[in-house]
Amino acid sequence: MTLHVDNLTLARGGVPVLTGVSLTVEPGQALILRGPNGAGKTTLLRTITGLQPPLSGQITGAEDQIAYAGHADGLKATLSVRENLMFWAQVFGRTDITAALDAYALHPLADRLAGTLSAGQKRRLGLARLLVTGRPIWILDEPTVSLDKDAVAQFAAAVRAHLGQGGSALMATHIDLGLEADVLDLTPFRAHASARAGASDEAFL
Ligand SMILES: Nc1ncnc2c1ncn2[C@@H]1O[C@H](COP(=O)(O)OP(=O)(O)OP(=O)(O)O)[C@@H](O)[C@H]1O
Repeated sequence: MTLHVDNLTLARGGVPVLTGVSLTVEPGQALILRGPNGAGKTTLLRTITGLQPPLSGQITGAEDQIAYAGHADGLKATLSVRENLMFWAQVFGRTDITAALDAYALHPLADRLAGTLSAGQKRRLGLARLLVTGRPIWILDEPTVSLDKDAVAQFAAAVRAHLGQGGSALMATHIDLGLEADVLDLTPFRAHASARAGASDEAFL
């Protein structure tokens, strides 16, 4: 499934952040969003994922296709690593979590409560969730935060394998993952500075 974003204008707190963003992500393709802090990368990813509506523009190819890993890991602290993965697999009508445990070397942690994991271990589990969804389009917001060198390599390998199976990935990241990926700099699409001042959006604080 190809993801198309056409002429999107986005707001945060009711104030335009990006205008006129268009992009396409084909099966097998990774696209990396770049831009300085506050440019609107998270807002764009949230909008494509369906967590907030755009002000205008079209998104096609996203419905029931997306697995999203945002800033929060989305874990249940009182469930074990294995139970967390089983939970998410069941949400997506699946049962096999072996590949997810393998990809992020989670077998030794499988019976630990998620709430007792370190920040990097939680992030590994949060990313492993993507593998149990069976969804083809991964939307990833700063996926490597808290990861050590080995875990970054695990993540890059998981993305590479996903692309090799016809999946795709759209991600915001400031680091070089060594992936063959296209890059979209959002700087030219930033809304005019005067339009961005003074907003707040309590629903998302
Ligand atoms: N809850 C909110 N209410 C109002 N404005 C917000 C809210 N969250 C973010 N913003 C503003 O929206 C703009 C875009 O923020 P966004 O988080 O999308 O940027 P980003 O490119 O992901 O930044 P970073 O690289 O720091 O993660 C920024 O000006 C930010 O201050």
